Amino acid sequence: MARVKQSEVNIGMVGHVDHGKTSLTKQLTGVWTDTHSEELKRGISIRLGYADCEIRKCPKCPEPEAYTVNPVCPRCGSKTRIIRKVSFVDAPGHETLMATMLSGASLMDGAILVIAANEECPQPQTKEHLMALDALGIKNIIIVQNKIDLVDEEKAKENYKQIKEFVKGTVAENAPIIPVSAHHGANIDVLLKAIEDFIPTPERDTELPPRMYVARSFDINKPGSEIKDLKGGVIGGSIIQGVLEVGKEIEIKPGLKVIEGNKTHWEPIITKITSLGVGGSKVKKAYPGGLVGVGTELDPALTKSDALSGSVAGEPGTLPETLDKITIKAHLLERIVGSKEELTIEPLKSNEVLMLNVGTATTVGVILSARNDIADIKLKLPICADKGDRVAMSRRVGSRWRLIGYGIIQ
Ligand SMILES: Nc1nc2c(ncn2[C@@H]2O[C@H](COP(=O)(O)OP(=O)(O)OP(=O)(O)O)[C@@H](O)[C@H]2O)c(=O)[nH]1
Repeated sequence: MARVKQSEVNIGMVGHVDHGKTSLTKQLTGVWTDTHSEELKRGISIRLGYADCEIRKCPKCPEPEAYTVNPVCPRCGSKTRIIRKVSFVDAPGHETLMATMLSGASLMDGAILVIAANEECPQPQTKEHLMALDALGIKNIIIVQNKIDLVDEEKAKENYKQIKEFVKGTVAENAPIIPVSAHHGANIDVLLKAIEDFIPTPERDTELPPRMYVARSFDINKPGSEIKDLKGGVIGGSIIQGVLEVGKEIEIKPGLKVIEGNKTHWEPIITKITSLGVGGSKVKKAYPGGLVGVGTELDPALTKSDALSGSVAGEPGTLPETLDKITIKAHLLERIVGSKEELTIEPLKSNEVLMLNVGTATTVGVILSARNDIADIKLKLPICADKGDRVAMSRRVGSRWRLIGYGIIQ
């Protein structure tokens, strides 16, 4: 089996609906990430999409023109050399899909915030996504001022000023702002250079026991699925530490719900890795970064329809505990930012219901008690998480879940 170069880093594509995340991903990778029939019909992204890109450099052209995704330099025809392979995680921008955006954010090492130049800035999910990056501790951010082809110079400058004003005092205050036309492929070289300069590959400890956040799970390999030619029940996601290897056992938690009389508990699943896929090729070992598909000995009925998404997989005996109750130290935002009218965020209250995102898991919890910034929460679906992990918290406002801040598991 040939050693396939794997993506080293996951870069989120975030921003308001229709600002051009999927178009920009396509421009950088050649992959249109909206592939499910419902997504094509509605013209919006619903699930997380992954797409790989090789950042390349021409040995002859000056910077930034030297940066390209093509094996041959479009300017001088020289053979380009690969600098880094990166994966884009395309998150949905629609306000009803914040849970998916938040599960995606847990996989991101950095992010591109896409803002359309032909609309007032900020739009509701431009703000909510930036708050989510902040809440989840994602600091390496690039701002793309997209659809630059649709505005004149004056409008572009005005929009630039609005962006600058909007990011003042946020985690993106010093982020570069790059004008781009995803549609026409304009300024992509400058963006690629910015990715190299501002979103470095995080240091990974491959000696640690392997651990993966499961983002998807499948029963069959549909044509067009990201995970090809793997057998058995397949799980897909990103490795956050260590190395997965064909032939080794893995444990998946929380696992299966077991009902005995009127009591229920969750039993971890143990299985064997039968195959591994990265970037459309089969490999013997898989490393952190990019989408990794794991073929297992599991009955595909167990992995059908994303049944195991939100789980944690890794070396048996090394995973965190499965928790059905957590205590968190809460950090609340000042205002709810995802809707047109911005509401002040009231303190957490006993008996209130929150949506919680931890890693790729989404669950609902009822607050048992809240005193100052500490809250005890009973979870409807358990999670596999460690002390110190971040939990994104959303509160129901009208008919939507709105991000209100984050908590740290105590
Ligand atoms: N003129 C112009 N149109 C663009 C550009 N980028 C995207 N569009 C158009 O804007 C619309 C939305 O683009 P998408 O890429 O689907 O937007 P998105 O942000 O991925 O949308 P969601 O994933 O559903 O949130 C499409 O009609 C694109 O063709 C651009 O640079 N210029």
